[in-house]
Amino acid sequence: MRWLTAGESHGPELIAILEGLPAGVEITTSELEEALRRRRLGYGRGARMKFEQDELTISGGVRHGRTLGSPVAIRVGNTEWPKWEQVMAADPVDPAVLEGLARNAPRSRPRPGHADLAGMQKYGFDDARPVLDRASARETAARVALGQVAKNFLKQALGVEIVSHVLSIGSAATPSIELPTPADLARIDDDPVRCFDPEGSAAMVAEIDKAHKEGDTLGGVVEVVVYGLPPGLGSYTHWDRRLDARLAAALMGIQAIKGVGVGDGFETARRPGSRAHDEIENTENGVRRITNRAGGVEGGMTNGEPLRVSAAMKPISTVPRALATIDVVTGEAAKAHHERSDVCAVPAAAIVAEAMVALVLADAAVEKFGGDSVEEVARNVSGYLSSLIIK
Ligand SMILES: Cc1cc2nc3c(=O)[nH]c(=O)nc-3n(C[C@H](O)[C@H](O)[C@H](O)COP(=O)(O)O)c2cc1C
Ligand SMILES: C=C(O[C@@H]1CC(C(=O)O)=C[C@@H](OP(=O)(O)O)[C@H]1O)C(=O)O
Repeated sequence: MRWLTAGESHGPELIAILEGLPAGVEITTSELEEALRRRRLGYGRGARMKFEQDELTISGGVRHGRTLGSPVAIRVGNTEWPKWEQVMAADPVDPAVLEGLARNAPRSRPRPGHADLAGMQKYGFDDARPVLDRASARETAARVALGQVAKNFLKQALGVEIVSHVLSIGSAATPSIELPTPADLARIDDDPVRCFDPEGSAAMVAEIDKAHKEGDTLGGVVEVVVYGLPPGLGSYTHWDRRLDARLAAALMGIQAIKGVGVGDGFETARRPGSRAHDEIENTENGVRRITNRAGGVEGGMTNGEPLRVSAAMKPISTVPRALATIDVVTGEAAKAHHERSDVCAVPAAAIVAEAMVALVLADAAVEKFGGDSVEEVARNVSGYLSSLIIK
């Protein structure tokens, strides 16, 4: 499977294409709209999330609510485009028209922590606008739309379900060690910070309020949990076939994600082997691990236990109490650009992480089971499971 997105944050639309998905995956515009709505939620997001709307169109690869096996193309239009058209238009606009438009002012004071400065150096711009407009996480709307298609495929062909939640924001963490299940998803979706635990949620909201008051921003850690995966997705045979490597790359590919953990992640490195691994037992329902510290992946392959991956997001780099930088035009010391921005986008990052995990798993499932239709993949999955030597 392959997937691509195009489009700028303040452009007319984002375009997303997913190629290699079997035919017969049921998908509706309203499911995609709901996925995009979930991505816009979360306490601490900026004003833009309230007034801007995603306008969704499926423009290829789906007929009568089912995928055709051809590339799925999705357009996510931006209702704010008319306000940006003169600044962003593909054709040169009369400079006299642009003059006086505040949003046209060159961004010459790069924000530490954003793509601005390195992007200007790399592509030869003296204005950060063209850099920030593509580096922006607005692009993740396109990934979330594709991720929903991948999720539907995983559910319909393999019975797989995906849950995400927030483990911490700033220094506030959930005290819960329970793993959320698909039955908890509606409650997590309703929580302002996607926290499974009410006490943890209140602490995270308070932390965001404090940062907001102090003109500061926050990051945090999210976790994605996947139920129903068969053993054997991914492989130990080569580095780039390892599922954990593929998941890590996909999660690190989300804007502002700076670390990825599989299972108990870095905590595992601090334990002795006797308390780091998951002992194996036979039950009447087949072989299983007594614990799941590995997060459902051993040797770069799923092992049949729930998959658990976490991702650490750095604080938003557009800090209201603006950080020191330079003006690249004058070379003088300056304060970094700041207008509106999110104080914290960790809950939204969890939704994006769900989408990235879904895309990687759908790819690994198509690779393992083959098949050109959902029915064929499902038959192959069932043949594989019933022929397992060790069940
Ligand atoms: C959902 C989401 C929303 C974000 N919102 C903002 C924002 O409002 N302001 C900001 O400066 N960065 C925001 N970021 C982070 C930047 O996109 C990111 O820091 C930037 O692209 C630089 O990439 P890097 O952080 O991976 O180095 C957001 C990231 C995500 C995932
Ligand atoms: C638009 C979205 O997120 C944007 C991501 C983002 C960034 O720098 O990543 C910066 C902000 O945009 P602006 O700088 O225009 O206020 C966020 O609102 C979105 O998620 O749909």
